[in-house]
Amino acid sequence: MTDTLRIGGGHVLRPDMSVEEADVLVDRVSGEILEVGDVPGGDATLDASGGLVMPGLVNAHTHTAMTLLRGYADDKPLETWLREDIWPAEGELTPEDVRAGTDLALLEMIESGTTGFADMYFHMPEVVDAVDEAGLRARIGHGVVTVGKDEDEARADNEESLEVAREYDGAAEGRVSTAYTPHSLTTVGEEFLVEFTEEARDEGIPLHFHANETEDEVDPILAQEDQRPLAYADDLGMLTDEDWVAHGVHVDDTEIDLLAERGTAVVHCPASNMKLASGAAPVQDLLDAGVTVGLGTDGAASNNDLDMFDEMRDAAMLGKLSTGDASAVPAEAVVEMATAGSADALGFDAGRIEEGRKADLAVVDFETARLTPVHDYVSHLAYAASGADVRHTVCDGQVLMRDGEVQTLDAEAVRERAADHAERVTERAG
Ligand SMILES: CSC[C@H]1O[C@@H](n2cnc3c(O)ncnc32)[C@H](O)[C@@H]1O
Ligand SMILES: [Zn+2]
Repeated sequence: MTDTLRIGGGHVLRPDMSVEEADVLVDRVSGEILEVGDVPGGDATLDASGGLVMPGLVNAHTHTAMTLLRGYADDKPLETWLREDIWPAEGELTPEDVRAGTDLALLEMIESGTTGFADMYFHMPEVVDAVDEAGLRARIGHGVVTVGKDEDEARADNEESLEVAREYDGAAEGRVSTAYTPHSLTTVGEEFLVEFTEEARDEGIPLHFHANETEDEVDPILAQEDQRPLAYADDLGMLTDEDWVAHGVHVDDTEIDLLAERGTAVVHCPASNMKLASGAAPVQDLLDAGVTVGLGTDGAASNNDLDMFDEMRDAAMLGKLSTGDASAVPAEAVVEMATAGSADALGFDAGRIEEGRKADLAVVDFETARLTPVHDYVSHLAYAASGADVRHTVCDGQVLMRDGEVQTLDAEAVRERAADHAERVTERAG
């Protein structure tokens, strides 16, 4: 027996970036798209008139509970920001804080049409519970840092990452999947990267890590290993077509070719890269080389929001500015990066509106001043729309937001609790 949801009366964005007048019929039991076209009926309906049904946005690199640190420390470069402000504050985070910050992040995501994300953080059981209740799709990992830790602590951190990956893969009725997530090539010791990557491989667990984000991260690897960072990562077995790296700002042509050969995806985080003055990733070169490129916000403390519409616009603008080529990173490319590219990077069977795919969808209301007139829907998604234009959000066939009202979270309570936890964390951090 099927139990269907019809999202009808609007336009639909298809995988080839064409737009047609159509309805989308969803099976609420399997969570899959049944049909796209002129579809009558449906056991339940969502009104898409005056709107565009698009794949739900996928934020392929973030640290969700960093919403608690939004605006806590700004206007510093990465290394200084992490060491002076962020890591001391994170040292104070309790599981309850992480739950409150994650709930706030998930609320912001649902409100702005994001249906899936990747999270690298701590206290992951709380994150899994939050994802389960909010109804989103996520690939999660316990982030590992071994610098400054003794051998036993460092080993325990890596073991926790693998344990989390084993325990929670398939949680939340299959909406949660996992990864082994060493923070970066410079913050986790080589002996641990080798040992735990091999264990992850044996168990089919993919890898996600920050790579080539700043020159300060590239230079020590060049000096110590006489190798580019991604060649070094490849020698450690860290680049396969299941894995995805965040940033890839300072990659040279040999590294771009290596990523393409290995099938490893790169998640571009333009707002974070601009705010921390890390640099501009060679996104058009990555795309031209055939690398899968996704899009991510990074944490809310270096962005400072989780709005993937902002991220699309930033990606397109930065792609042009950094190359001096206005045709670089066009609208279609950034919309594809934020949907199919990110979904492919994370191994989600989503990101495209076609029969049989997961019904992870957003309906954008085009009947607003900033989206009038409509010469080109895709142009508006990339350059003019905002998360505030999202009318409905659907994940796995379930309605998470209807007419701007989030159904799975009590928005006011989530905001109040997060503000309260944020205040207490920053007080403790001093
Ligand atoms: C070990 S959990 C993840 C860890 O990453 C930190 N982080 C946040 N933003 C960035 C970034 O842009 N580059 C590197 N690390 C980042 C976060 O604060 C957590 O400590
Ligand atoms: Zn990050």
